[in-house]
Amino acid sequence: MISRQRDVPGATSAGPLSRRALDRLPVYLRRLNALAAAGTEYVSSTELAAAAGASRDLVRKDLSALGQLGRPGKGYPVGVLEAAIEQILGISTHQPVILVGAGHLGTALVQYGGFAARGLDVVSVLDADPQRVGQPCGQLTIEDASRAGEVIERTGARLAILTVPGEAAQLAADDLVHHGIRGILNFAPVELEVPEEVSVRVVDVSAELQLLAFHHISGEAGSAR
Ligand SMILES: NC(=O)c1ccc[n+]([C@@H]2O[C@H](COP(=O)([O-])OP(=O)(O)OC[C@H]3O[C@@H](n4cnc5c(N)ncnc54)[C@H](O)[C@@H]3O)[C@@H](O)[C@H]2O)c1
Repeated sequence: MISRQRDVPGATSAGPLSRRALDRLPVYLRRLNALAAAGTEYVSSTELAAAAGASRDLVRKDLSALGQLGRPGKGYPVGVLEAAIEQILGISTHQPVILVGAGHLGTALVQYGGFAARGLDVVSVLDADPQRVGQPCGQLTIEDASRAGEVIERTGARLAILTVPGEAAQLAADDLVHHGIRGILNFAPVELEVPEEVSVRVVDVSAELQLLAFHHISGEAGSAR
């Protein structure tokens, strides 16, 4: 995923986590969730390193910022580590999220059931098209994007997913930021300009595919040599 993050690194009881370490936490957490579901009690740094595509030393360094959680000869207690990471990522307290742009992509995302397990609740979906306002979208009813301010005040959302066409994205983002949104997951193919205190992450599936194609082609070229 091509992503750009402008938020500050996390502070933990054991010290600050770098931005890159913060980026790895959700990957560790995904592995920990699977291990917990399978009833596994301890996990090694080697296993987490394999899941994250990182070195064992890096995993140990990342996790040392969460406190003295490792047990000699056993590894990390899965439940304890899960809880520590969830706390840092704010997953133990559910975060309301709004989605702006209830088209093909937006509708699919609203209907995705996996956000809640990550501590995220999509609480409102908005669109500018009067034909779409009032229509059902998953469990929600599409609200009028011109009333984003009221929706943000009502829901307390600070995070938004932006799935509007590129030409509408900057104005939509300006409006969201004006009304208190502080984190935007942007799918639109434009670079948003936002104030320093607002975090933007960009999702670009095409760029990811291009990268894969590049690696595939250069891999083939390398093996043909
Ligand atoms: N990043 C990726 O990998 C990726 C993949 C697919 C699509 N996209 C992008 O996601 C966006 C949505 O794609 P789609 O296929 O769902 O498009 P779509 O046309 O189906 O949906 C866009 C929706 O946004 C609404 N809209 C337009 N202006 C708005 C505004 N100011 N406020 C609120 N809603 C508004 C439209 O009424 C429409 O319902 C596009 O920008 C597209 O380029 C990105």
